[in-house]
Amino acid sequence: MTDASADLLDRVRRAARQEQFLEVVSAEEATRRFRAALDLRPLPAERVMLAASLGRVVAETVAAVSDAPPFDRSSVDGFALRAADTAAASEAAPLRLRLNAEVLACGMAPRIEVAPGTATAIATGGMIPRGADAVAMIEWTELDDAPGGPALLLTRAVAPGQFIGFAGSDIARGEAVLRAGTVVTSREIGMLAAAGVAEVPVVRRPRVAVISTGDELVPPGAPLPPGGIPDSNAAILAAAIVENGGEPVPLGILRDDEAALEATVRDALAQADMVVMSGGTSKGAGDVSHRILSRLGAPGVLVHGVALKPGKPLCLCAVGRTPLVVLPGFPTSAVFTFHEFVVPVIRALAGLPPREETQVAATLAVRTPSELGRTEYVMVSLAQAPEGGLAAFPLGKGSGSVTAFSQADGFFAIPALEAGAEAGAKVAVRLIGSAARPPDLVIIGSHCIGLDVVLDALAAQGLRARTLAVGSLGGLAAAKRGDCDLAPAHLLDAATGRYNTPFLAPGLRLVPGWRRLQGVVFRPSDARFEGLDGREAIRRVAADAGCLLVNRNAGSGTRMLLDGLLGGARPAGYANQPRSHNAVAAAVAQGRADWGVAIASVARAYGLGFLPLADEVYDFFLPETRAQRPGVVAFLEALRAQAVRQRLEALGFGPAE
Ligand SMILES: Nc1nc2c(c(=O)[nH]1)N[C@H]1C(S)=C(S)[C@@H](COP(=O)(O)OP(=O)(O)OC[C@H]3O[C@@H](n4cnc5c(N)ncnc54)[C@H](O)[C@@H]3O)O[C@H]1N2
Ligand code: MOO
Repeated sequence: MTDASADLLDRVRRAARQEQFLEVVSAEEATRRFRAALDLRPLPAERVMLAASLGRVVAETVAAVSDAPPFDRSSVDGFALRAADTAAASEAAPLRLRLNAEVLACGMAPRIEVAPGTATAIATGGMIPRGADAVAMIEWTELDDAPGGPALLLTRAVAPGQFIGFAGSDIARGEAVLRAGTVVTSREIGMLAAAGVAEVPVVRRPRVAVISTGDELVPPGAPLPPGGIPDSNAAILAAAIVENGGEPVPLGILRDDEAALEATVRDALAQADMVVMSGGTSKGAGDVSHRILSRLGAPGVLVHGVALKPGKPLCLCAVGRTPLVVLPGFPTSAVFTFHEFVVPVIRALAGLPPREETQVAATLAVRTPSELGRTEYVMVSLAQAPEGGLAAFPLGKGSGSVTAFSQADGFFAIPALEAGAEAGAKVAVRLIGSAARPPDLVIIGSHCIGLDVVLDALAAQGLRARTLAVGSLGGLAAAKRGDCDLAPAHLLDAATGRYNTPFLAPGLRLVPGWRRLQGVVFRPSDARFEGLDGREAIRRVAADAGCLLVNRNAGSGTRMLLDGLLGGARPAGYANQPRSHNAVAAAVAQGRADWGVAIASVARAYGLGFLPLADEVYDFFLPETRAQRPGVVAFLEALRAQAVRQRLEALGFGPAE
């Protein structure tokens, strides 16, 4: 073996994932072991200023420092007097009371006692003077400037205590205003302020160190080198830590360097109440982070490998009583296991109750296969089902997706011993976040960036649409089942050369959309395409084994167009079949393929050369039963709106005929 090939083999061995999980356990067993190793009592209290207590958890009973109100005060504008004087007062025989020589505005301390037969003018909120035991409203009186000095004529009897708010009647000094465990909102802050509390004892927020590992990761927004991936895990974890009462301590991205990783993890353990890492956990016992974990201190690794999907490679550890978790790198797996296993611990340390969970019943729209031996959690979108109730559509994006968890309304479980769930099955969907409101419009079919223009216009009216990109044929099938409101499609019928209309079925109508230009895309520097017409280019490069195609998935309109043009030829790269125009453009732009077919607007966005092939028609199948729904009516209006049409044209989408 040459040195070079020995080196290559060595590198492959090191990079290879050897499935060396300690022992794959159930989610329940993982939770049990993790909790047993930890101290889950709320962290000790700290005192914060009133304004800083918003969102914090009260650590111990807070007692009122002062009464509210702090003194007896008038609740009307009028006159403080002695009720006993007024018993005989009436409209017919008004009672004359001498006015004392002060007017009690708010914030004034009274100087003159209200003696029998006298009254003192007082404002709402004014302090009740000594001697007075009631207040008469100004409306019941008339002033009388008699020779004996200013007097008051009162036309009604007043009851003792009338219109007086007594000291401590709202909050009594020493009374408990808040108890431990209360989350401080603006309402609690108002009470504390009234009770004279300037500082609040709150549970210290658990500090959670966040570390991402992976040579490919770059901070969000930084330029992406070839193979680079934005570190989205650290961002979503930090925000979720805040949402659950913790304080994130971001420690950045670490490369696969054992010494540096160990130093950072030790530093994290020293300054945080908990450490959350992501990435590199499925590589097993030979992996860097795993080797480090085993020497940080007892009890060490508690669980490595959980029988669930997403999340199998999850690793739960404790160093002393400090939890340390290594989440799978895949974003959906990372955030899902974070919410299942880590959030309850953060909330317990933060003194927060477990999150409330809402479950709704739904009907599964399509058959969903799953892996035997692992409980599989399927992320779904919910929509109104045609027969009433809710329909659940699996997002079908897999553990590597960054959007599946963020865009799902919820998820349901397929038990470990089942190989899938059938279409029509009743499933219990656990809702994520507050996405309980079903969308106003469900669109299933082919995706086009032009669609975003129409949906933007709907969003401006407060209407929410849910789109699932499953290709033109998948959308047509959903429309026939009545599972969606609209199914965008660009289906070419080879026999007639016409788009979409030949595919109409009973119960469906076709709404004209727009035209878009499909063409061959290639790198502008590639001379093999220079000066050719689209069809001519396909004939030539299809026969060139060195010119790699990136195809499209079966069922997509673009694939049908290309297959028609290829007339049975199978050029090199034919088996590479991504699901979108963007994936085709990215493969060509990055040199993983040399040509493909995509729409002009996408070619332009990727700076690719473009040879027009067909001016295709992108329309919408609409089930008649859905035509009157307000979301559909609004969509059809938006589609015709002048402003929408102008934006579509600016993007290169022409009017439908
Ligand atoms: N042969 C096997 N391959 C894989 C197995 C297996 O058992 N045998 N397990 C699979 C499962 S399940 C999962 S989940 C993933 C998890 O792998 P790792 O935890 O080792 O994660 P990485 O390999 O480091 O990364 C996976 C993937 O996620 C991206 N990533 C990582 N960190 C971040 C981040 N902070 N932000 C955004 N994206 C991140 C990374 O670039 C990779 O694409 O392994 C399967 N494979
Ligand atoms: O368990 Mo992994 O999280 O399936 O993708």
